[in-house]
Amino acid sequence: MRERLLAAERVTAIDWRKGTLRLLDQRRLPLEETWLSYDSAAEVADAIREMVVRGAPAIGISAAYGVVLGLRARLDIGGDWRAALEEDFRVLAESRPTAVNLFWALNRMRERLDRLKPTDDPLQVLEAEAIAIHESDREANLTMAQLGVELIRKQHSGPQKILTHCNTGALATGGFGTALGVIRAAHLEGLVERIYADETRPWLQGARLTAWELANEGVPVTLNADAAAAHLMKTESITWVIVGADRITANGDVANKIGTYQLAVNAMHHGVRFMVVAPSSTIDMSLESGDDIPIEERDGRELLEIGGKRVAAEVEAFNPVFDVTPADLIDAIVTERGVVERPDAARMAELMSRKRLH
Ligand SMILES: CSC[C@@H](O)[C@@H](O)C(=O)COP(=O)(O)O
Repeated sequence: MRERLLAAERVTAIDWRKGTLRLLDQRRLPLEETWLSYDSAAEVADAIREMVVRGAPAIGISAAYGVVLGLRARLDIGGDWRAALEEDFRVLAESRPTAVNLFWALNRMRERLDRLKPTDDPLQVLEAEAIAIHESDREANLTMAQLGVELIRKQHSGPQKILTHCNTGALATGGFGTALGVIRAAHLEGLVERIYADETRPWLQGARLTAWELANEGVPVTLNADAAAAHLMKTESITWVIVGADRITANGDVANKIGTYQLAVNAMHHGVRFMVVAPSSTIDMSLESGDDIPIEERDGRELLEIGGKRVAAEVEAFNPVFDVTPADLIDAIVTERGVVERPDAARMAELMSRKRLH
């Protein structure tokens, strides 16, 4: 299946070439395909904050390249470049709080920096580390896609109706996706009758990005309002909800795009299976439960306005952009280390003791 999956890979959102970082501006998709170039860590941090690039793994990969850009600038200036680089780590770490992949990638870059030998070329070594982070995410996507398909096959043989939320595809990762990677692979294996894509208010990642990625590849996809999900589960014989994650804690709780929690509650009520797909860079074993995850709250104007124009009454808005699904509502967490069914603390610890499967 690996070869067929690789052949189906088309979209990419992060392009590192000859020391230049280019990001596909996801705020403009699908109407415009605009690539923006970045020269500094601070610019990359802004791109993450402003959602030019989004999706947990893509944020981590971009931050790693951000460190490389920062290092190059600090080396050019000379002096105590290591101390100066701390500012770049700080600015990148403050770009968005919830997706742990950001901090995971920054830690990996820092650890590599700490292991430099006096004879090493720092720029060459850190660039190689950022590329390795990017490449390993791509590999993880391939492994998870295969494991996710096996999981669907264990329950169902023919084409299924599957619901997904937000965007977890090529635009959100270094490969072709986490949840959307499983969905793509399931389509190639004849296991998809139709994908229902939640529009995902207020940034419309489902309407703009997921629908675009799937339609481009000929996967049958129908867009629905977020509020239609329970009705769809009741009336359309949906068998799976498949979503990604921004942070998974030691007990198996999952932070993901706002609206995921209500999908899990509804899935449980309707007997629909609930699969979370995420690389182990999304797992934060330092946090005991989802209660400890910092949930990003964005500007209320994202709800009060549409296209920069006020549409809401003169009230204040509450705009948390992630929520936490408790582990006991989750049937399976699929990672590149393997699958955990009915996650709990012991099973998560056992998963993290396994090696990556690629
Ligand atoms: C493979 S992406 C997994 C998650 O990052 C995704 O589901 C999500 O919530 C993205 O949120 P976003 O605010 O668009 O960065």
